[in-house]
Amino acid sequence: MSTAVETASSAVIVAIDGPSGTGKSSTSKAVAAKLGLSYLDTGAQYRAITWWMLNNGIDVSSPAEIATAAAKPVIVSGTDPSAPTITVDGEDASGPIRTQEVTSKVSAVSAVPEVRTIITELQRSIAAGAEGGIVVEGRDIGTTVLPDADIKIFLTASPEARAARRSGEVKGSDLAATREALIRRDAADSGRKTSPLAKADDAVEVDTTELTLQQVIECVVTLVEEKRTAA
Ligand SMILES: Nc1ncnc2c1ncn2[C@@H]1O[C@H](COP(=O)(O)OP(=O)(O)O)[C@@H](O)[C@H]1O
Ligand SMILES: Nc1ccn([C@H]2C[C@H](O)[C@@H](COP(=O)(O)OP(=O)(O)O)O2)c(=O)n1
Repeated sequence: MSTAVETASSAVIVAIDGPSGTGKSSTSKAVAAKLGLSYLDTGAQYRAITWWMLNNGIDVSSPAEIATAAAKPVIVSGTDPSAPTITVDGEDASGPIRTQEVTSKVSAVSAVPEVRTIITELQRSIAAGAEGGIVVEGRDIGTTVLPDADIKIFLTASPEARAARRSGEVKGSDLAATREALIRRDAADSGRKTSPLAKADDAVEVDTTELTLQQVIECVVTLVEEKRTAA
């Protein structure tokens, strides 16, 4: 499988990775909007395939069943950072992919190599088609999907900060339970054999624990602009 993604020479490719709640989605959307780039949420694609499996009677505790079904759903991602979209077989999946049921199953589905091969190819073709450049966020973008990205950022934050951010989004959620679920998902995503959650050797690590979202956005915009000026 070729990993090289050819885009127009002026097109910048930004890879933003990190665990849940570090600010990948909010930062990536804002940076893309500010710099006029496209935006791709790869976690939404893994959530979408998981949602399809759950809706279609696939036993998600069986890697073999998941592998056999992996090529069936048609997943389409819209890459406008001000209105990102995701459909599965033509149906809007943006709401249902955020349910607790999908969140609790997505690590198991995304660990299956056949799923990763299909979704990785889709991600590379979207990046290659983004003529003005793109910000791609996920877990393995800098290491596996786009190893030649112009800029790689790895966002981190303490589990406490991440759990507080996540539970702030859901009214009445239990902070301790959210923290435990995050830590479990981190372990599954970092521990899988095929392209685990990991910082690329050449990624810039940004610890967002003590930073506001605005500060993180400014930091990433500066890094991208410095890179563009140097190129
Ligand atoms: N630096 C930050 N400080 C405070 N809250 C933040 C920060 N970054 C993101 N958030 C908030 O935390 C939540 C999770 O952020 P999100 O961008 O979805 O993270 P990720 O994509 O890494 O899971 C969102 O509600 C977001 O507004
Ligand atoms: N590039 C990626 C992106 C996400 N995944 C998997 C692992 C993650 O736990 C799930 C969901 O990712 P998502 O970014 O939506 O998760 P959060 O919203 O940050 O909680 O998908 C992956 O394996 N590889």
